[in-house]
Amino acid sequence: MISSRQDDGPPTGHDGRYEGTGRFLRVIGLMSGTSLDGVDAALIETDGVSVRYRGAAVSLPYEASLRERVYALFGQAAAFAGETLDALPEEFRAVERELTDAHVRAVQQVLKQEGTADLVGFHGQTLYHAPEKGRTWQMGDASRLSHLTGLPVIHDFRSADVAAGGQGAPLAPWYHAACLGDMQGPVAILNIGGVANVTFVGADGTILAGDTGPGNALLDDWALRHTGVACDRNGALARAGQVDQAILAGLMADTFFARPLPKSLDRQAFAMALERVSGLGAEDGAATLVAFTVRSIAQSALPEVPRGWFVCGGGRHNPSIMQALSHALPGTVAAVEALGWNGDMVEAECFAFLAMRSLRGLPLSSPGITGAPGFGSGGRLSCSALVPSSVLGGAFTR
Ligand SMILES: Nc1ncnc2c1ncn2[C@@H]1O[C@H](COP(=O)(O)OP(=O)(O)OP(=O)(O)O)[C@@H](O)[C@H]1O
Ligand SMILES: CC(=O)N[C@H]1[C@@H]2OC[C@@H](O2)[C@@H](O)[C@@H]1O[C@H](C)C(=O)O
Repeated sequence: MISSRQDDGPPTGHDGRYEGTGRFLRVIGLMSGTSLDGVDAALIETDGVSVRYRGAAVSLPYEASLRERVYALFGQAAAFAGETLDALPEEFRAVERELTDAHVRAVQQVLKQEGTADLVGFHGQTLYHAPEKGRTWQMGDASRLSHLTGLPVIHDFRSADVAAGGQGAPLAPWYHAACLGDMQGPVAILNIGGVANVTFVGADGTILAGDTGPGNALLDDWALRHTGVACDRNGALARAGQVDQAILAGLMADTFFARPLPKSLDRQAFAMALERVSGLGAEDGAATLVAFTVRSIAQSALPEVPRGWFVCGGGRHNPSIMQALSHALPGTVAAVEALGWNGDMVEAECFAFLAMRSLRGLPLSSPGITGAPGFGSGGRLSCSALVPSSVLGGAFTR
């Protein structure tokens, strides 16, 4: 378990070597996930291998109008993936500015509580993810963020992995594994955000990871359509409904579920599920979408049966999802708070951790996590501010 400050002995890297340097930076991680609910920001002190301090954390919800504008870009994103900022239609550039400024406000709020930081890890808003086409797009203007916060920014965490033949996602397993420390496997960490992903750590420490299928995104879209609120708050709709087993079986027949881990998904990959349930009432549709999320997690082929499943991300706040998971999975199912983690901030903390790994050239890619053919680093540095050499000096030492 990692607590606020700790010294649990030397953490090890992917190949078992100690990679820590004792040079810890104060890094703010920023995550705006596929749920489109807003920006999470968290400061940690890390050397990219372990965490010695967890500080302020804030969540800034998106305005409904920004959420709608980002949503509208999903449909057009494929056509513009890979274009430079200048070549994008004005609406993309305007949304990018607004998104970036929401992230600037999140950094400022953390700085107000923490006083100082050295570095920012900026995930950006995923608009499009198609590793098989060599494309993944996290929208956000790192140079503007750096200029407006006065901090160096690491961004574009996924492209190098995709270019190397990996899935570009998930990346959180690096952080999950670091936080699990010496905890004996087999154990699984489940993140239920817009999309759901699993990190499996075996009895021998082997890490295997991947996206399992939809998380909350379909349910959010369904709830918005039926109730005007973009979330089935506390699972109320799903609890009152019946699962349509025929529709569920049809959804589970998709070839994605037969593929082994590692694998990854675009948020909109299963948007057709909303059409499949469109003839159902609000409650039955919600129950069927919850069952889709849970069945796809239960069917993700892991090499051993985990003795515990620990859940982070917004899905753990939905009792309909958590109850269905407890029925469907062997072993204990609990929120990651049982491990002493903050389940709402794991991803924001993760992108602070990965920013430090990137700065140090440590791997973000691995065969078991992203399906890349080897281990490689990733992320890009954008620095529109003058910063002390104690922060970036190491990055430029030859
Ligand atoms: N009380 C609640 N009841 C039901 N669902 C909830 C509740 N609180 C949060 N959620 C769900 O959690 C979602 C937000 O989860 P989270 O912040 O983990 O998503 P994210 O960071 O966008 O995801 P991703 O992991 O895909 O990047 C909301 O959209 C909603 O579906
Ligand atoms: C392309 C992309 O943004 N993927 C996200 C998404 O949200 C959950 C799941 O799909 C995961 O693969 C990933 O995010 C987390 C933070 C990850 O990389 O581990």
